[in-house]
Amino acid sequence: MSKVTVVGAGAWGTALAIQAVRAGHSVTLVARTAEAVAAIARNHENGRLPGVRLPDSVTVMDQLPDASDLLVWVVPTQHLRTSLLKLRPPAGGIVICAKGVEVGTHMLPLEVAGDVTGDRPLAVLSGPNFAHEIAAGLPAATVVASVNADLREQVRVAFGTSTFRLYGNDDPIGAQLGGAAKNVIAIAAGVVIGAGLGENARAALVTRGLSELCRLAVALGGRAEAMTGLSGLGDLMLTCTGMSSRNFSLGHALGQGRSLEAILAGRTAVTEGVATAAALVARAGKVELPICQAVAEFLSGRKTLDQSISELMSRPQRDE
Ligand SMILES: NC(=O)c1ccc[n+]([C@@H]2O[C@H](COP(=O)([O-])OP(=O)(O)OC[C@H]3O[C@@H](n4cnc5c(N)ncnc54)[C@H](O)[C@@H]3O)[C@@H](O)[C@H]2O)c1
Ligand SMILES: O=P(O)(O)OC[C@H](O)CO
Repeated sequence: MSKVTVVGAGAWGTALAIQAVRAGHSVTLVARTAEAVAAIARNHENGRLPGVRLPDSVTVMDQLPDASDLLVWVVPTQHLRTSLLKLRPPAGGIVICAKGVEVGTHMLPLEVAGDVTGDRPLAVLSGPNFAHEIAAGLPAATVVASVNADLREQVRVAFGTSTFRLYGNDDPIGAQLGGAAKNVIAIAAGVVIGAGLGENARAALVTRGLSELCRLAVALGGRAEAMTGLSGLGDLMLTCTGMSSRNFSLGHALGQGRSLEAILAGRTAVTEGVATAAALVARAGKVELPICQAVAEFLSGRKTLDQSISELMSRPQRDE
């Protein structure tokens, strides 16, 4: 049994804490505020993952415990930096679970973590994993990517059970880009379905979106194969097909004509693709990402839906 500390008591952090208990570990869940800690203690559940009882063995607190064997950071991308600066993790490996690109710096999550905490072993956990299904113990698989093989193994032991399989690889850039870009493509897929453009259009969009992911991964030092694995294609399949995805459902509402402001005002859970779209396109530089760019322009209000669709459909035709 090892001491696993999960930082970030959102839906995913709570599900991962439950999964680490299932894997036989001693688990601490770190929430952002004392009020959040008190509410979880009072209700034995986290409002961000309603209907799921948190095991009594999970210690909930608003700061890091004195000792951890593994730190797992499950804070949304745009708050990753401030949370690391606030909690100042001690030396040792960290697993980052955010899926996005930081606004302003255009850094990937592991780059943000390295920037704040210095040279240390880092890993990314990313794959097709809805928090409520993992919390319920339904079968699933994911990717742990790190250039540090010892840390990969530690993460496998921390979370692996007969219902949750972890596949390792040494391509953290590919895994992070897959996780970030699928959120943007999922918004586009939601728009397509919400606007009534049809299943053919969604299939074409997701497939061409996968091409964008492959191009981007190779250009930024990752591998195209990562994009056809769980953290690329796997997560695209999950989030581009149903309303359980916050990114897809946001796109769906946009496609039906609702405003971004109204949609965001009605939700407290993070929808990573919204901030990530423009940051990802900026990070891509000269790499062609027409779908991600169309999403960024549409979200910013610079283009209407009709303009975006017309531009995507009138691009020069070429070999696949
Ligand atoms: N929910 C899922 O099914 C799921 C699955 C895989 C990956 N992810 C990824 O995990 C990350 C977290 O998502 P989530 O679903 O748990 O989010 P959530 O919307 O459920 O909760 C967000 C959490 O972030 C915390 N937070 C907000 N601002 C903060 C700050 N400044 N400092 C510290 N914490 C802050 C909130 O208190 C809350 O606990 C995202 O990058 C998401 O893409 C989510
Ligand atoms: O609900 P979404 O769109 O944030 O997706 C959650 C996870 O990333 C799915 O793997």
